[in-house]
Amino acid sequence: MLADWIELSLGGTIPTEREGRTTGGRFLLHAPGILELIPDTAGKDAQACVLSAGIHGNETAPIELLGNCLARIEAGLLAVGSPVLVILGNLASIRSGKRYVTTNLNRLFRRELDEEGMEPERARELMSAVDGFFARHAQLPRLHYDLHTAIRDSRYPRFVVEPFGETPTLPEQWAWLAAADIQAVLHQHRHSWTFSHYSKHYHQAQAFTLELGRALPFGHNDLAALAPMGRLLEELVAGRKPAQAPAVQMAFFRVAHELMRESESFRLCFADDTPNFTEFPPGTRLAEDDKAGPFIVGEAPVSVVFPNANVELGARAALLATRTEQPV
Ligand SMILES: O=C(O)CCC(=O)N[C@@H](CCC(=O)O)C(=O)O
Ligand SMILES: [Zn+2]
Repeated sequence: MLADWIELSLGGTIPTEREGRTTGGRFLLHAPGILELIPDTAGKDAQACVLSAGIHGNETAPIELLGNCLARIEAGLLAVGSPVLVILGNLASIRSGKRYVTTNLNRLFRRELDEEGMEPERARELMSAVDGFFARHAQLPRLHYDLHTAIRDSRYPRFVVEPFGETPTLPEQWAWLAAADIQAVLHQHRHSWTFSHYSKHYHQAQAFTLELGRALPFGHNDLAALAPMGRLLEELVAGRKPAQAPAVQMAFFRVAHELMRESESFRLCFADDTPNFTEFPPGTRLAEDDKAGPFIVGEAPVSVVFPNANVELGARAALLATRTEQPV
């Protein structure tokens, strides 16, 4: 069943087996696209792990990566040693290969959410699934990796966004991420109501949004480049201590400013295919908006991340980051 779970979930089939045995433990299907793995005996380094993918429907590599992991469990090659909540975020948008159907799911993870519609309903379902999971495994350290891919190329093809929050990131996280071949870290400067921020803010989890290359359709992803990340996910599932590498091999950035789309007229003044982390010198005009006016780079150069002029009105159109020497 585990090996077919993603296909069944995307096909809209509700599996007849809602729970069952698997290598090292058992599985439970909580709801469409929400699967829990429970070890018979937790490993020495077990953590309560939330591994999510497909929060944006066109970001398929992380779904394939999780699919490989589940297939290895089913084949008896990997034993479950940590409780793991596996989540396929936006099933309807994965089916249609679109980032979202009506609104960006990854801006809706807050408890006071009052919006209605498919994505807000799904955000509520996912928040409640995460709340229940962390409550059931309250004795273990908490971790959430929300796996994504980016719209455009990047000077650092694999990077993580560290959500803003009170809970400090443990040094071991940097060492694990470096060993998983993550090349850069972007520290958020304020609350962002993303899925990883939810787990950090409300559950004090170690949590990140991971950007694992460029968004491509199913079957077109270079999973070889993600082999070290695949190993990290497997070590977490197995409840083993992950491999470590020096954090200094990653480049650290912090967000200095968010460009928001305030009117229909908003436009970015650089090419659409500009790679993430491209640096612009002081004085560069980066954006124009009839309501907000132009945005011109101030005294320090900035690196642009996630530029997208076509976001909803009032939404983030780019992050502007500056390099820091080490973790913020
Ligand atoms: O490539 C892009 O422009 C977007 C990629 C993406 O979906 N990124 C996440 C980052 C979430 C975060 O800030 O933690 C997003 O925009 O939701
Ligand atoms: Zn995404």
